[in-house]
Amino acid sequence: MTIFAIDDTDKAPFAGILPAAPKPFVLGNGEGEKSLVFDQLFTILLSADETEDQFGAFTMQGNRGDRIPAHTHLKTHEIFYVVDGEITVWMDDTADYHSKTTLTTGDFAYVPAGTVHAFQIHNSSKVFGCGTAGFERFFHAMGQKSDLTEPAGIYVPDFEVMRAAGEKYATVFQPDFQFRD
Ligand SMILES: O=C(Oc1cc(O)cc(O)c1C(=O)O)c1ccc(O)c(O)c1
Repeated sequence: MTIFAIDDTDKAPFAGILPAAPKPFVLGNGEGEKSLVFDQLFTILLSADETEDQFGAFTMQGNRGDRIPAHTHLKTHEIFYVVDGEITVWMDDTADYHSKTTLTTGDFAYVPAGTVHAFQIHNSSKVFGCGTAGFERFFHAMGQKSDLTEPAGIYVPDFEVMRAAGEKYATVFQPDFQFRD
């Protein structure tokens, strides 16, 4: 279980958007805790606070862009489900599995903790993600709070902010990793 302080700076600015307790709720299209990270708009739909530290859920919307560099989540299992669009996902478990797959609408990828991965958006895309509880606010840690409904503009976090977010959320960036594909 991941325990963060109650005044966690990654969630405090979003207080009141989600119930922060395991109660039923609904969100309309575009609602949730929203952050711009680089040119991608993340919307947190569900966090560890609503699921008793079991899982979190979010969407990522983005337009064609550069590859998000290789990185590994040491403790987080995550998924990519393409709601709309086209992305390529690279995965390498540094043992017997490696792949480079282009996912289009309806396709799915599972990235277990410890798997080196990267992805690139080809067309305007919306991706649904779900992961180990707590990880969802990694995107708030790196990004800037937003009221956008579609991705627009760019927010580039300072390297030190990215490094600190990586440390807090057990994520290692490996920009020099060579995928086998
Ligand atoms: O976009 C996703 O993840 C990331 C985006 C970034 O700009 C930097 C990152 O380090 C990541 C990351 O995965 O760590 C993303 C999108 C959709 C989805 O289902 C995911 O599981 C991750």
